[in-house]
Amino acid sequence: MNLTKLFEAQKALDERITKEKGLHGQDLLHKKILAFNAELMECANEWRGFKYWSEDQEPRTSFIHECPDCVEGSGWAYQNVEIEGPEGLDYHSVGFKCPTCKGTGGAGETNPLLEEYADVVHFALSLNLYVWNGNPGTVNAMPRVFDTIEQQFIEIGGEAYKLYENADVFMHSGLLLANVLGLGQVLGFTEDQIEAAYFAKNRTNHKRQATGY
Ligand SMILES: O=c1ccn([C@H]2C[C@H](O)[C@@H](COP(=O)(O)OP(=O)(O)OP(=O)(O)O)O2)c(=O)[nH]1
Repeated sequence: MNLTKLFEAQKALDERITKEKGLHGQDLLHKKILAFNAELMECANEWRGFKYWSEDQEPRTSFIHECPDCVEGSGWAYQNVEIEGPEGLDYHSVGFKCPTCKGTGGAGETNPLLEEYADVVHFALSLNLYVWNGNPGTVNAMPRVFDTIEQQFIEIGGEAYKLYENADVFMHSGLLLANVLGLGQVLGFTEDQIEAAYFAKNRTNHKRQATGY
């Protein structure tokens, strides 16, 4: 994985957010750790494999979006038309194949697990940059994998807690990133998938800043 490219993109995004939200000089460590943990747990929730009480432990890797322009994803849209009849003007609702989705009812597929993982990668990089004072200190991080996916999530949280404790933050920020890369691997994502999802969300994050999110 070309972490240098990802770090550059993350640095540009973080600097933009800091500037546009007027955060320069503020201590953001606790907020970033909490944001990281929140995204990590959202990712765990989409993975679902720890939900031993449920019949449904399948990862959420596919979500078909409903077309916004047709009725309940049916592929049909309706238009009111005026028809001149024997008793004057009459109004009818006329159905036609939805032009937006061409009658399929769908508006594309996304991968919720991968999208949440891309948010985890964002905050892992962001935390690294923060700890290393804006320098991408751990570009050589390699995926670190634990015995089970449950452990993988817990170990990642453990590294975030080390940053909160201010315990050897240079080492633990690197381990946090290594564990996050390992998570991508054990969730079954390829490097190409991860990079593509990261840059797609990075663009969305820039757009959100531009539109006053
Ligand atoms: O300093 C920052 C702050 C945020 N982000 C990114 C990480 C993540 O990709 C996104 C925040 O997560 P999300 O998109 O889930 O935002 P939210 O506000 O939690 O979403 P929602 O409004 O859906 O709850 O912003 C950064 O990269 N650097």
